[in-house]
Amino acid sequence: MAKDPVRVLVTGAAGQIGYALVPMIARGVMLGSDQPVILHLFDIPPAAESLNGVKMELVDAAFPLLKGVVATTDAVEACTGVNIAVMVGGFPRKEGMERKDVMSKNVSIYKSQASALEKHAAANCKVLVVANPANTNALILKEFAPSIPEKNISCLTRLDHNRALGQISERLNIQVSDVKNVIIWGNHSSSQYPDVNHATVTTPAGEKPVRELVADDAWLNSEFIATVQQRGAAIIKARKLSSALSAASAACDHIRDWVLGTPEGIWVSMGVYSDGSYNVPAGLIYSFPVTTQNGEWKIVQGLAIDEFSRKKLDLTAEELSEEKALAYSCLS
Ligand SMILES: NC(=O)C1=CN([C@@H]2O[C@H](COP(=O)(O)OP(=O)(O)OC[C@H]3O[C@@H](n4cnc5c(N)ncnc54)[C@H](O)[C@@H]3O)[C@@H](O)[C@H]2O)C=CC1
Ligand SMILES: O=C([O-])CC(=O)C(=O)O
Repeated sequence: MAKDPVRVLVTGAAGQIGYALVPMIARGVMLGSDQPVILHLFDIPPAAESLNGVKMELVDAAFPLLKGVVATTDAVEACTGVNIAVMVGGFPRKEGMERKDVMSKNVSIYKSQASALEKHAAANCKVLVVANPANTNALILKEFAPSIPEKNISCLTRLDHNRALGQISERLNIQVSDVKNVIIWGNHSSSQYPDVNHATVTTPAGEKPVRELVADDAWLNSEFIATVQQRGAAIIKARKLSSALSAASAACDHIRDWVLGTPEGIWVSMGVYSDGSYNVPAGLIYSFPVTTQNGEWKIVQGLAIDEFSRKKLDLTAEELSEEKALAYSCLS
């Protein structure tokens, strides 16, 4: 029997990531090739015409899984009945703006969209925040949607995770699908810590540690980390636009694994509400290694953290605590 359609909200749907993301969802990349979807596309009034153009293209693409499109600039209509919310819309930093100005705009956006989701989304709606500052936007959303369980609110660091896999595969000249269990710790910013200490490669001789195969700790501890941390900026420099294709793909990976589960022996990185694991302060949205099963994520426990890593975990936590304080100062 055909499955009932799942309603997926994409905010900022007239933007770059939105344009790359919605056809992926309509094709089944996010929820599977047997899962019908109804897309809810939301953007602000100045983008209404462009949003309608995206809707027209979705109709024209005749996706068999796509059972309906709601394109609207009304937050209540956009959020009504949604099972999954991918929050891509936000206020970008513009020339001459201070961090606090950008934070203040996004705090007010995420505060009001949190309320719309809380009141109108389906029970057990899963939320993924993509828009920067992604971790702190997710935290604000959590604060202002207290009836949405905190385990249902996350932010995207899967793009950074995938970038780390990509860098290792390029360095070793191997298939990216043979590399697993890198970790992104912390913030989706240049303070994040891409960690390969537990990552392995599948070889004809079995699983081998990435560190052993790369055999260049100096590269792994400096250039590799900096490349992953700075990759977003490098793409913006090259394209003059942000990384829409890979961000959209990573958003699909994030939701797919969350809903359908991670394969045995594989973990992924998700920004989730910290519970004090690995001595990360509780109450931040922080990226951890997680496994997922039956629609729930669980932080991978018991990984050894060496002194080098400890400093990096703490540094990115400090930045998130500062962002949190800044966000709260914008509320008063
Ligand atoms: N977490 C991650 O891995 C990544 C995050 N990003 C972030 O994703 C966001 C979107 O990036 P792009 O699509 O390239 O930007 P974009 O500027 O092309 O699109 C943003 C869209 O959001 C809309 N928007 C503005 N205010 C809104 C509001 N209050 N409610 C709903 N929509 C609103 C705009 O009208 C626009 O259509 C940015 O914040 C970017 O920094 C980008 C790449 C990776
Ligand atoms: O800063 C941006 O908009 C781009 C970004 O987050 C990324 O590519 O990781």
